Amino acid sequence: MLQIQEWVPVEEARRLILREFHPLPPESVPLSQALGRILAEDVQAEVDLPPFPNSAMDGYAVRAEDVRTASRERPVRLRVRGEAAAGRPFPSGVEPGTAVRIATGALLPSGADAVIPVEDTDDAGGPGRPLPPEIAVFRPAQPGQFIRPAGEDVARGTVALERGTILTPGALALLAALGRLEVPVHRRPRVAVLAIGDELIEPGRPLPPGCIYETNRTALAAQAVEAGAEPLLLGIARDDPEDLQRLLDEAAAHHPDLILSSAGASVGAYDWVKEVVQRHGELRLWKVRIRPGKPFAFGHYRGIPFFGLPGNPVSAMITFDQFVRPVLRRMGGHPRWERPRIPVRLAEPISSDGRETYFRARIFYEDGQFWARLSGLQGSHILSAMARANGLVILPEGVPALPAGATAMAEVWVDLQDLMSASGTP
Ligand SMILES: Nc1nc2c(c(=O)[nH]1)N[C@H]1C(S)=C(S)[C@@H](COP(=O)(O)OP(=O)(O)OC[C@H]3O[C@@H](n4cnc5c(N)ncnc54)[C@H](O)[C@@H]3O)O[C@H]1N2
Ligand code: MOO
Ligand SMILES: [Mg+2]
Repeated sequence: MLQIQEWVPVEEARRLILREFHPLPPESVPLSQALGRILAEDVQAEVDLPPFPNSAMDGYAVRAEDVRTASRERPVRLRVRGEAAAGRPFPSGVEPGTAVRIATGALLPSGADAVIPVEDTDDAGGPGRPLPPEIAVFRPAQPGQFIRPAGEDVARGTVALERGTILTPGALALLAALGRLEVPVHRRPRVAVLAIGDELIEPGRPLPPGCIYETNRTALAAQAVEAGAEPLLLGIARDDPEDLQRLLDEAAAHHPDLILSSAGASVGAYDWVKEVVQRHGELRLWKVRIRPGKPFAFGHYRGIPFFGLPGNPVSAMITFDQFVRPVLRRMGGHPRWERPRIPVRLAEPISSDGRETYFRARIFYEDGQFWARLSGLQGSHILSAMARANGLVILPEGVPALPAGATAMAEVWVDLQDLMSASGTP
């Protein structure tokens, strides 16, 4: 059995945890359910896109050679042999001295090598017009003009989308254009979320004295969804080792990819997590040099990766964000699992107790730079500051304080572009 590592720096904890996780195997999902999922395999085009040469304009398919001398003053007249509509190809070719009326997207008839837009002819355009016996062309055409060649978008046999691509609406449209119904994506991790505590009451019920509403499952399940995972909500265990084991066993019976608990992780008389997990598993890490979130634990329970998050609601969310979110994103096949950090100027001073500290902050853009102001009190029970925050400012271990005006690194949870366009103090 490996020894528990205690009082580990944040970066080292993250590294020790992340190395245990890899992208989950592919599963095939319908395109309608694939938005935001990560492509697990290269997708090869089995057809050309466009599948056939077609017109980019409503007009006439011609031989460029025939209209070489066309001008407004001396139009070239062509006999109209028929029509190519979208989905209804013209059955034969374009002979010298003739044209075929063509719609945008219609297959280019053989013999034609250019399309003249209707505006460059004496055809007035518009729906329901009978086919004219002949047209006058007012402009010459370059060979290839207004023709969309087969395979111009994606050539058959080439890789249309690479493994690791995030399936955006555009990527899904491309897959549909290739005729795909389904797409191989990394399976989404399933995360069992349980709570622990005699004081915890389900929201919606009356609150007995000394009790509070249970919030961590709501927060952690939402964070799991944001990280691309599927949460599996379990119950609330009492502050009792047998009841905690019962709920952990119930979680394990669902065969999730991870089990997450919150609370009972510290050194109190009712903090059973460490002991109970070790009955049927092991802990690799316990206590990280992070604030908030110090009592964080990581290990395995009945062979399933287990994260014992601290009970304080902000500590649970920050340790999820820093240690669980990257794991879930990596398992989901995301190419980048950690949040990028940007430099911000501090609108007020910050200080820590020596642990790497994550301040809940409002990041804003003013005078051409990003600034950060604390979003409220920084206690690990203060949910209002968490609710108002749009990011975290990080004070690394070994930097006890920074004055107002200093630069610190921050993780921003919203689009930077949005912040820049809403320039000003929040
Ligand atoms: N003597 C020491 N005491 C504490 C230490 C320490 O090092 N020495 N660490 C403190 C730190 S830091 C944290 S963080 C907390 C972590 O405590 P636990 O993980 O043991 O959690 P609990 O004691 O069970 O609960 C703490 C707090 O959080 C509330 N809570 C718990 N679960 C939920 C939930 N699902 N929804 C809402 N609120 C929840 C609980 O009511 C407590 O107020 O320990 C410090 N103590
Ligand atoms: O480090 Mo504990 O997470 O609240 O205050
Ligand atoms: Mg405790």
